Amino acid sequence: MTTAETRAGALPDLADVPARELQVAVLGVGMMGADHVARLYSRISGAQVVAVSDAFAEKAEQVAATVPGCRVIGDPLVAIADDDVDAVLIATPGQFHEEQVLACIERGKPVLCEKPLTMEADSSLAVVRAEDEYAARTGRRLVQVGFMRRFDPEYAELKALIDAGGLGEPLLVHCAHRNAAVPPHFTSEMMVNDSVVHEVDVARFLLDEEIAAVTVLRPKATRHAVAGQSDPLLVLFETTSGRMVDVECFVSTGVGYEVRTEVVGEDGSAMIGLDAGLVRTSGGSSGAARSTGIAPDFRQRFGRAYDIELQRWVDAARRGEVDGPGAWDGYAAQAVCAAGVEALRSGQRTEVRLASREGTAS
Ligand SMILES: NC(=O)c1ccc[n+]([C@@H]2O[C@H](COP(=O)([O-])OP(=O)(O)OC[C@H]3O[C@@H](n4cnc5c(N)ncnc54)[C@H](O)[C@@H]3O)[C@@H](O)[C@H]2O)c1
Ligand SMILES: O[C@H]1[C@H](O)[C@@H](O)[C@H](O)[C@@H](O)[C@H]1O
Repeated sequence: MTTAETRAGALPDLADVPARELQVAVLGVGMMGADHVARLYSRISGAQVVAVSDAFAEKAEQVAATVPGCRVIGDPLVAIADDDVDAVLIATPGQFHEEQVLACIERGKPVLCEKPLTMEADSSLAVVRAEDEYAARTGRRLVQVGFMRRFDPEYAELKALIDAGGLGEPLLVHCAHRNAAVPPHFTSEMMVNDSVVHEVDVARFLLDEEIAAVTVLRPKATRHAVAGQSDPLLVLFETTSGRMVDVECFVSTGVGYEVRTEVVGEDGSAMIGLDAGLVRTSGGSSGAARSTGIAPDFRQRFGRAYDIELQRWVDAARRGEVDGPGAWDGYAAQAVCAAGVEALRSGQRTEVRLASREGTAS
């Protein structure tokens, strides 16, 4: 397919892609983007980083220099449109995701977008609808959202245990999300949108149902909290069938990156995140926790999850498929976070407003 045909609105044929390695452009090469470039270059097969784009040209040059044959393209939209780019990984700040993901859909290019899909539920829904429209024409989906925990071996094991009925009906989920520290601009709203959003996806993934309401409590704040921030927060999700998920979100612990999830079912419970593998207590037996080593941040704790996430994204994109959380998952998470921010401000239990999923298969 020529550039002219693509610009004229014809759709690129992804069936052409598998013959060669997936040519990837990475947009935003700060902490996550640079990490993903290194990962794609050194640990992921079937892909090549052919272009990077960053608002800071110097940073883009530095990162491009680490990958043979990688070009810097100043304008991210030009990178998306480039004929040599088959697929796009977006690791720019969240406020740029909407425009960049929509441009990928318009060009028919598979995209892995770091969370959040977009900054508001409405704009995430617009992405869902744009992808639906593309899928109706082509039979293909394009959007994956960077909820990497679904690829973490411990979360995958926990999900498999639940799905196999190993805990009976899951009734409760307890989550802890602790960061050592956050930058000074990190507000309580950002704790919901940037941090709790991972627990929203975990809850939806493990329980396989939507979240219907959110309540946010503000316990006494740590003296280490960023000025004006309520840290920690306690967040409660209620699912549509009445199951409950509590989340401790504490982003200035000074300790390290601690992410724990415990699922309590009718016939047992299981916990992950102790650096001891999955610890299961059911039928009177309890796994013994080894002494724990706490990761400093998400790049260590979820390094393996990012590897698996990217390898599966590359493999699926080469087949013209999406094999991970899609646009709907990104939208649903934003809708819950919007209710969460409302609940944080009002102190009231807040219902989640979710659009109809009709016609959306992702
Ligand atoms: N999945 C995870 O665990 C995880 C962890 C951290 C961050 N994230 C997400 O990854 C994304 C990036 O976060 P980060 O921590 O790497 O941020 P960062 O600030 O370190 O990097 C962002 C980069 O994007 C560049 N940039 C800004 N505007 C741009 C634009 N319009 N076009 C191109 N480049 C632009 C900046 O210069 C910077 O280099 C965010 O969406 C964040 O929520 C996900
Ligand atoms: O953007 C980051 C990232 O998503 C991490 O995974 C999370 O633990 C942090 O709290 C958040 O600030």
